[in-house]
Amino acid sequence: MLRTLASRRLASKVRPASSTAAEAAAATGTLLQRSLSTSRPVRSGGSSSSSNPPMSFPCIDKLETRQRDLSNGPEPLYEKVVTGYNLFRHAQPFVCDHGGVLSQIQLAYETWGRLNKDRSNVILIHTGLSASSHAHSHERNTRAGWWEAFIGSGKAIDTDKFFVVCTNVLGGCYGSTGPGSVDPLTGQRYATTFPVLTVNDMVRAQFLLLDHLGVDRLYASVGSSMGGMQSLCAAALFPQRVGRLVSISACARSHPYSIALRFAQRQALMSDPNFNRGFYYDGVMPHVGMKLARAIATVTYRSGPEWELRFGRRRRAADQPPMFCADFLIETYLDHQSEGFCLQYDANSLLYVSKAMDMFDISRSVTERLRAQREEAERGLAAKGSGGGRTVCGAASVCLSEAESPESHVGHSGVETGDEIMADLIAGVKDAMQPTLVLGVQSDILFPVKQQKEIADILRRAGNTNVTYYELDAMYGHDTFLIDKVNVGAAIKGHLENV
Ligand SMILES: CC(=O)SCCNC(=O)CCNC(=O)[C@H](O)C(C)(C)COP(=O)(O)OP(=O)(O)OC[C@H]1O[C@@H](n2cnc3c(N)ncnc32)[C@H](O)[C@@H]1OP(=O)(O)O
Ligand SMILES: N[C@@H](CCO)C(=O)O
Repeated sequence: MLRTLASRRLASKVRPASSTAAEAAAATGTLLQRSLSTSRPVRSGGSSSSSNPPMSFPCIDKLETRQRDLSNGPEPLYEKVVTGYNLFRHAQPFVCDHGGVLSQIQLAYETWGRLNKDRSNVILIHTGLSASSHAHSHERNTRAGWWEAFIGSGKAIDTDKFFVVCTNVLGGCYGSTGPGSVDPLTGQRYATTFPVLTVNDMVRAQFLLLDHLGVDRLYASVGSSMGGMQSLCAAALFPQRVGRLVSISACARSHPYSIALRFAQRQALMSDPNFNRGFYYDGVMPHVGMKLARAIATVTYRSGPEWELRFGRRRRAADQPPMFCADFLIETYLDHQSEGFCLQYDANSLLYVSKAMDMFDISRSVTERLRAQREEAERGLAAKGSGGGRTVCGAASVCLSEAESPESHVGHSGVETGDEIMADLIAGVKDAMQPTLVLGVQSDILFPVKQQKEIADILRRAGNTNVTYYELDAMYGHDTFLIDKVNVGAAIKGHLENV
């Protein structure tokens, strides 16, 4: 009888909460052993006349036996990962920067602490790529949130003082409108008919929520990774509505290196035959592609020095012959992290959100170009005379000719000098005069400290005299903001309470 993939995943997670790396590896090893004991005969490449016995491939055996009984319906398990959030519904068309239209949107959000009388104590937390609105536990969802240690009474983001709001981003898969949502016009999930999104779009959606909550001005906008991009964007787009800015391990524009790393992830994901150009919701999800994508991503989220200390060159089973499947502890770790992720997040959200990160550039010319595209699409929508239109202007090239596009020169080597790029970036943040904390981590290869310095630099050169730049010598790489509550937490608390 076929077992569901979900139940297999649950089984694989049964291990003590305090398991060490070695224990975890041993558990993974047990899985592999189990696979080995049921492994199939060699299908090709080996015969009785071979010089040597064939290699064993327990990881391939595992993939080959991974089938799913769909009799209980489609399998987007990610929809059940997060519960207990509030929903904000915006029943008007939402026109995206690249011209696509969502006829209505909803945002999942959660709150902690108390809103004060004049609504001046609101902190908006922006998430990284894959997080939900569940930053901290509460009565309706008692599971620890992704920033559990950072939020609470007396913590870095002190709920005795502040009313804290966190949303799942537009394009996400944990309650907010995203590619897995049903398009009201068709009654089908959007899949890849979902419009291309920008970080600006995500932020504009969040400010609609703030309008709904009656919050005119944030005490602070706080974000890490993509959330840092959003935070910077909020301060630049809505300068009068943001009191303080915290940007952690983010950037003012995505670097080619991080774009390359995300491109590799998307390629791995889209190569999965189950991906089916994004129309997989009624069938088997592209688990294998997602798993590979997350393995690549995990390499970019942590650091070599950390792994040297944690895992060194230790192997799962030192007395066994080498194999191509997970063998070293670092490999079983990557396998574990990516296995855990592949059913907990929607593949299409990964594509849309990571693309929005790639496209992020706070330069004035880019922001103006996006605004022009959006306004063009809004005019098209108004001309249609109804809120039901879907894609007025699906791609930038359709809306504006190359010659009209202020961004068209960016990235064409030799056309723009470094000084011009800087001037454009500085112009992009010219209104962001809020007291600002920019925090970077020296071991971060995805958003290196050079990019953190760039954020601080453009803000200062734009005239912001209250920019604190803080560089952490932590070993956890990009994900330090999720782990190092002592140092990251202290920097945030200091900025929120002492400036
Ligand atoms: C806010 C945002 O932007 S994203 C939201 C948060 N992100 C996530 O939850 C994504 C997945 N999780 C992670 O990336 C990490 O767990 C973090 C960053 C949240 C925390 O990092 P750490 O505390 O260092 O945990 P670590 O990376 O060691 O992961 C622990 C897991 O790896 C397992 N593990 C550790 N070493 C090994 C190994 N050698 N082999 C196999 N498994 C291993 C542990 O058993 C544990 O498993 P479990 O989570 O199933 O209990
Ligand atoms: N590891 C985090 C940060 C990525 O930018 C995530 O998965 O969202």
